[in-house]
Amino acid sequence: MTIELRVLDEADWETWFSTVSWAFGGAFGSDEERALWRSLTETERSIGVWDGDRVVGTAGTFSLGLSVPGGAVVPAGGLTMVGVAPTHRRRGILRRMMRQQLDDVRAAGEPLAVLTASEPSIYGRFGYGTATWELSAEIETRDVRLSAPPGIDEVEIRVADPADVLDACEELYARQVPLRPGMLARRPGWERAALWVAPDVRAGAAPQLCVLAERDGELLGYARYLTRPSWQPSGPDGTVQVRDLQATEPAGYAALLRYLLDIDLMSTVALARRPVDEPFTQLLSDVRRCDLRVRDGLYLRPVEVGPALAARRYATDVEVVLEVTDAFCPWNEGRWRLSGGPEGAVCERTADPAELALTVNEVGAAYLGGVSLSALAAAGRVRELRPGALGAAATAFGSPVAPWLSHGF
Ligand SMILES: CC(=O)SCCNC(=O)CCNC(=O)[C@H](O)C(C)(C)COP(=O)(O)OP(=O)(O)OC[C@H]1O[C@@H](n2cnc3c(N)ncnc32)[C@H](O)[C@@H]1OP(=O)(O)O
Repeated sequence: MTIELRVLDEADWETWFSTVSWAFGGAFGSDEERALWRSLTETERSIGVWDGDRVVGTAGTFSLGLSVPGGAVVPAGGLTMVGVAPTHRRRGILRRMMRQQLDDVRAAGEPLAVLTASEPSIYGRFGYGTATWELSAEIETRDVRLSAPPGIDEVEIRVADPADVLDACEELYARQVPLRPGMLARRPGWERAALWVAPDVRAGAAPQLCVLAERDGELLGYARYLTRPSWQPSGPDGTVQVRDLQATEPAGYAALLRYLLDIDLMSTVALARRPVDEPFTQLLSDVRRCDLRVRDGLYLRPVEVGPALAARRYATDVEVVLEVTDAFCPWNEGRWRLSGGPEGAVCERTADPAELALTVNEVGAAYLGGVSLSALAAAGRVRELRPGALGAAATAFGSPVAPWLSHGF
């Protein structure tokens, strides 16, 4: 039996995707979903692992642009559709695909690799760190009050078919990308993924709608949502499921939230995958009625440590020598001098004594400014070798807004 790893041929896509679906327990079954993923797959960046005429391993890479602190959009290889056939697990197929994929990302000149994980325990061994965290909430609407910020009553609310207002929403989304690290610049075609609602989410719900917040014809924000009615002996108990929410200013945000909280016959507003600094936590009278939960979001791996650290900006001036360990991509190993600040950064190899020691996983976790180097040090994952180096670097790496991956891939 020969296991062979090959670049995906367009003609093999259906067979290849059947293995993706199988590996994910039969998900992605509908024709509509297959068509969506087919249109987005970059076949020349996708890997199929073959055992004879069967595809037993799959991995794709998307050519993404990731917003980083300071507002630059940095090329990033987005790992996706990773699967190994249940018949072929735990024989090193994933490891082989990860080797190939990270070499490909490096050859493409992308300093970063990113992914969202089906299970958090898989990707640390390949150098990924958890770079963003996300909030979910189930707001019990009858038990909370909204503090309306000034200007909310000048905002007009309009509800539309999401497809009819897509261009305006995409334009607003694009303006948000440089303002928040972790957001993805949407490439052509990805707006279809933004509108996509999986069949299991659609079941029992009304069609997705888009609510727009406008003032004098200017779009201030939008939310896409579904309503899921439910009738209980005690009365109506429906849920509003918010799929996306973007706003450029507080009055627009609060007007959207007020609309969503006030929909008749609904008692819960459910939000998932939101930034951890989402404004509703500051606007509602009782956060304990919101069932807040935090979980891991985007995993990030610096593929080229020097260019990656030079691509972002820093909250304060920083001058630090990092000693980086990287078993899976050894070209990153060694000492790097980072000289950075709010205007830009340089990161080059140095023979100077190290001031902080960490693995590439910690560089990835801290990269977007959402995980503090101090918190990593408290967990024993960063070592301070020069007193004072940790506090200064932790402040410089921080981001004033929480990094957030706004949609999956
Ligand atoms: C970015 C994404 O697409 S995330 C989606 C990932 N895919 C899935 O979850 C689909 C279901 N699962 C699978 O298809 C497979 O089990 C995979 C892809 C997770 C693993 O594939 P395998 O070929 O079995 O992994 P492989 O044998 O190369 O193992 C590599 C290492 O990862 C570890 N590992 C593999 N799967 C898991 C897991 N689910 N949880 C924790 N560790 C794991 C192995 O123990 C091994 O560890 P080692 O480095 O200490 O030896």
